[in-house]
Amino acid sequence: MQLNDPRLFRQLAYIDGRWTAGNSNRDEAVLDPANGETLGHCALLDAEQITESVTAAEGAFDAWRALTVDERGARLKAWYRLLHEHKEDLARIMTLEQGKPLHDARGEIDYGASFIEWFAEEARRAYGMTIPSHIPDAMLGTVKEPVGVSVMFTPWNFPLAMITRKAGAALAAGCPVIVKPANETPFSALALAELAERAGIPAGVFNVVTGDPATVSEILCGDNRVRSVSFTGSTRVGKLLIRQSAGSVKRMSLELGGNAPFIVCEDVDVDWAAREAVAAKFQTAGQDCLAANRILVHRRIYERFVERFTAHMKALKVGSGMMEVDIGPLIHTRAVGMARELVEDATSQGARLIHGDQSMAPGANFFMPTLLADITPGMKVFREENFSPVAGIGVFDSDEEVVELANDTEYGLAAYIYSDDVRRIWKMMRGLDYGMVSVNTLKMTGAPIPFGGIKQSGLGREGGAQGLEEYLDTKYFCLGNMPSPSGS
Ligand SMILES: NC(=O)c1ccc[n+]([C@@H]2O[C@H](COP(=O)([O-])OP(=O)(O)OC[C@H]3O[C@@H](n4cnc5c(N)ncnc54)[C@H](O)[C@@H]3O)[C@@H](O)[C@H]2O)c1
Ligand SMILES: N[C@@H](CC=O)C(=O)O
Repeated sequence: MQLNDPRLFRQLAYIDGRWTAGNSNRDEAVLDPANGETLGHCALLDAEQITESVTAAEGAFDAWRALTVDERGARLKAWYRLLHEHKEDLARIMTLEQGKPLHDARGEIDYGASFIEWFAEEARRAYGMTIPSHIPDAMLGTVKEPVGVSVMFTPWNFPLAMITRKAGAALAAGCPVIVKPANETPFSALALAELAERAGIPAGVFNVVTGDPATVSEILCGDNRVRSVSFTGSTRVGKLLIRQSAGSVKRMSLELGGNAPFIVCEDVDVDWAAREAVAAKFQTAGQDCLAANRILVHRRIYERFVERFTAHMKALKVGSGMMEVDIGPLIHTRAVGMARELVEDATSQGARLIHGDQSMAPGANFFMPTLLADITPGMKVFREENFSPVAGIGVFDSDEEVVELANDTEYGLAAYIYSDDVRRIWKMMRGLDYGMVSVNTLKMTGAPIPFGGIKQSGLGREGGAQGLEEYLDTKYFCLGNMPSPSGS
């Protein structure tokens, strides 16, 4: 891999400050999704090595938590600056392993770095409280304590920001971290470890383990010393991690699948809303938990919306993320098969295939942007998180009907409303069973906001003051026999 700083391309795991090969040199190839070529290899650690990462993190905990919040913050800010200094290399690594266009990868480095800086600051406000006492001559209150060794399983669609959103909070709170990146995209995580070391984050505090996901999760979730598990990925795997962690009752933070409705009311500028919907649908080639999964449009503007949506999506350029494109490859060929299935299922049930000629795809992992109109709740494209560049548009007649349609899913991550009517917006926003509702804008995320879902989209929040709380325990204290001139 051609980088300005070749030491950022690491192929070994990082445990206790040491670059670690798999025992017997076991490893696995990592492929460039744009062309199927091998980019490098990552170590397949065995059970003993994965357990060593917990021992290392546990060993580093006391010294890390004992630092002042400013001392931890100084190291985190050095890490943040290094991410910016090496942005071009990090973006190149990300595009090569994930496939997203280089300009999107650069955006993710900025986004990912912002969590580190933000939590370095926010940890200063991890306040406890005093409580007016109901017990004579007692002093009551709370202090915050770091939860302890924190494990993070992160996905391939955002190989860097999903790590920093979790690890920034945990490290700032005083917790040591073990990251298990997706096997498809380990190199961004390992580059982060290289930069963490340069930033002065001590050995054992930030570890990256690589290996078979099922083995790693079984060991880490089953280890009593691990006190918190955070995961971003599918609801199926999230449920598995809950089951694996139940025996030791760990803190769980889960950012799982979504099935985002994108509601377009009849009072908006149709062309603008269609442009926004195209951007909301095709970000990260549709492989995004915030992607507009079901675009629901009022009947009065429906046909015009479909026409404008088609016009805007036709302008999207598809190709290798290293070129000037809007949409890169999907992560693997299996994902292409899943996209094809969605289209077949919907058209067999009466959806109109408006656009999407797969003979134009520039490679085996590419799927051309596709539009299905007239989607209905019985279709997979309506019910499942589709994670592909297949857009589905359906029609509605009233505000009540669209809220009911939008809520008819086990998911509850993000929803979009496009309307000019403030009362209608307020009523819909309150009625939507989602953790996040974005009104007349696509841009809703960022370090200061509580990102997360309800129902089967997850548990807990990432980012914001709430994101720090995920890594803090509240300890109540009662100091008895403390006479004072005031009663409580
Ligand atoms: N919410 C998100 O950001 C997000 C990210 C990635 C994938 N997904 C979901 O995953 C679906 C398709 O992706 P996939 O085929 O890679 O899905 P998957 O469920 O097989 O895997 C998702 C991720 O979980 C990891 N994983 C798998 N088994 C694991 C285990 N036992 N322990 C720990 N981690 C494990 C994988 O390494 C991968 O990174 C999508 O439809 C989407 O719902 C969601
Ligand atoms: N797009 C999300 C990540 C989920 O896929 C984000 O903005 O954080």
